[in-house]
Amino acid sequence: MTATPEPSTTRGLVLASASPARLNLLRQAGLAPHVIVSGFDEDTLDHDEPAELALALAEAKAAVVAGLDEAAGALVIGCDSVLELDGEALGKPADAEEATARWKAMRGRAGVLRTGHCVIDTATGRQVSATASTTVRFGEPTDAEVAAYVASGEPLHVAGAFTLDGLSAPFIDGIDGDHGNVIGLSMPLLRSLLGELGVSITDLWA
Ligand SMILES: Nc1nc2c(ncn2[C@H]2C[C@H](O)[C@@H](COP(=O)(O)OP(=O)(O)OP(=O)(O)O)O2)c(=O)[nH]1
Repeated sequence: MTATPEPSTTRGLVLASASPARLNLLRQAGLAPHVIVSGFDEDTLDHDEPAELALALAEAKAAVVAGLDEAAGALVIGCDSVLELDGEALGKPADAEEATARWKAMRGRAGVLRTGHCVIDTATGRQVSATASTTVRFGEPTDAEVAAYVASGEPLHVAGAFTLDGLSAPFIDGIDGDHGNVIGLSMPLLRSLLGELGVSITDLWA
């Protein structure tokens, strides 16, 4: 007699982000989220404190997707990353000129990468959110190296105009804190937020 299979306990998981970096971080950790891009206009929110801005944007992105029928019953994750330098929240640079100016301002200094995280359990309506922070110590690329990096186009697509795991890796001297948080999503923070919702991250392994 064959045993009746246990009903799957795997909850639906939705990543409310267009970020390939975030999707990769989740997949590398054994999760297989559906991606539903929020399309939220980030210019509609403003907060003096970078950490608060990142949190508010993460909550707004998660809320847009959690309201969609296709996310019904799922756990929805929203994130937003900004680099805090001199008290300013720096997202993606507008153009090559801004990316160049950013690097000339941040090289040889330290900034804080703030990533807001929000998880909404659409089955219960419960929402948890928090911001994780990682100090990033920038190296001192030469003007020629900055020009070559900007010409690659990469800095235009990432918050803070740099990547820890991409072309600008040689220009990052070190970090203090979670590395995934710099890339776009802190897995230890996600585990903690899911725990607040009564969900073990291991139950979400694909
Ligand atoms: N691979 C990589 N990507 C990074 C790094 N730092 C920032 N990023 C990327 C991750 C996100 O795609 C982007 C941060 O911008 P946002 O938080 O606004 O997310 P994005 O606009 O990409 O998508 P979303 O608004 O969530 O749909 O920058 C890094 O060190 N490595």
